[in-house]
Amino acid sequence: MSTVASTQPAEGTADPTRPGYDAILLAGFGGPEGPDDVMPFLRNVTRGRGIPDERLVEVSHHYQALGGRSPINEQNRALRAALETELQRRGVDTPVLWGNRNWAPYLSDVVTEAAAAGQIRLLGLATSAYSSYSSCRQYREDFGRALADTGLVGRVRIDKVSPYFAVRGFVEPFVDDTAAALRSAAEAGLSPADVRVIFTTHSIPNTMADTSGSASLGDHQPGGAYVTQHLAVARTVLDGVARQLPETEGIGWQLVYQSRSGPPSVPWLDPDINDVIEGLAGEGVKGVVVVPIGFVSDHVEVIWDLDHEAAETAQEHGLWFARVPTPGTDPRFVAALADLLVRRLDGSDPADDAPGGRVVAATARPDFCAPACCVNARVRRPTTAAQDSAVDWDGLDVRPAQLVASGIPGVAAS
Ligand SMILES: CC1=C(CCC(=O)O)c2cc3nc(cc4[nH]c(cc5[nH]c(cc1n2)c(C)c5CCC(=O)O)c(CCC(=O)O)c4C)C(CCC(=O)O)=C3C
Ligand SMILES: [Fe+2]
Repeated sequence: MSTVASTQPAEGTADPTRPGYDAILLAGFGGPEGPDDVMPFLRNVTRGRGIPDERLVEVSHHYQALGGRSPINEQNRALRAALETELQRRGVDTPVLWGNRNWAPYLSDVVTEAAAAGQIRLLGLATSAYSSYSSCRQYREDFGRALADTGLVGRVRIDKVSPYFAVRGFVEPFVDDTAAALRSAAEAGLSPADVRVIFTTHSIPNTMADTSGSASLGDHQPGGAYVTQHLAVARTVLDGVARQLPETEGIGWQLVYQSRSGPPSVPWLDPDINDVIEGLAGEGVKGVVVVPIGFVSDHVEVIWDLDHEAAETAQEHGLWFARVPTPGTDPRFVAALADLLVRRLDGSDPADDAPGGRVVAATARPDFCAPACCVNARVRRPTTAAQDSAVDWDGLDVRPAQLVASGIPGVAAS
């Protein structure tokens, strides 16, 4: 008896709904790699979003001033490699792929290549830690589009790791680096009473904030899950800092917003970081520590809007200024993401004191987003990885059997 070698997949291996994953899909924002990429990139980002042209021209100057490129792709390449290394260290050989929403390598291309290589069960991980249309559902729409545009509906499944703002490995780097910034302030002669801690995140339209998260999880108060989650992270960071530096207990702080881009007639979350810095100078505050809890890497929104603009505002008003780094590839952050991935790969839960253990008191997010989570107020687009994703495919030329075969939840029994 001899076994005949075969190139055919084993019985059933072409079924993307089998438990388990063939690859992790790190989903990034994307950014331009050279001056000629800047305008096409900005058009990709804002397509159909009602952002005025003047704003695009203004933002293009930020990118051009930085050499026409964003560091974000390099940062995501580094995160991809670090995640794969960390998984291998744990004996997990699942590969980590990387694709972007708004620039090459595009998710659609990466998913096409993956499917050709037999990777048909993908676990998505967004470079965005919070709940809102922009920071969660839009990534699920990009997964849906990657299936729809490539004809892979029914042949590939893409799930998604839930927003991870609450895990220890995301929060701890901010704690240590905020404490370090407050120590520098003290060395510069500033007492905690002279300093304000300013937590900053991306502004989004008020309506987007109010509908962030899910009504069924109790998220829909004004500001929604987006604001609630950021406030909870800010408080957790302050508690951690006060444990290291007891003299900072009760230090003045607030949550502010940056990078607003809609027309002035549309209300977005405020106050703006620059207005706040100016106001604090008027109140006699002497220094600010800016903590960008809304972001996972030091990309253009961080290095331009904070290290250039906000720093300049502080300087103009004579304020001492420090900007804390984002987690980037901090080993604690990478370990936390690996914990969350492994939890989905083998069902194990990270211990409370593990990097991926929860430290922030806020509503836990389900693995599959709750019905109508972080709705798209403008149009219905196909999504994956929500309990009711199937309704997002209504009106598209896709048979329910294909949705079932792609593991898209919420297909009504007929
Ligand atoms: C919540 C949120 C995050 C955090 C979550 C996440 O990371 O996903 C984020 C991240 C980022 N935003 C980025 C860049 C841009 N965002 C824009 C526009 C917008 N962002 C929005 C929200 C968010 N954005 C919104 C509601 C708009 C209006 C248009 C729309 O409704 O969609 C525009 C258009 C021009 C302008 O600024 O007006 C640009 C260029 C980059 C890349 C930086 C780099 O290249 O290094 C990153 C990581
Ligand atoms: Fe943005």
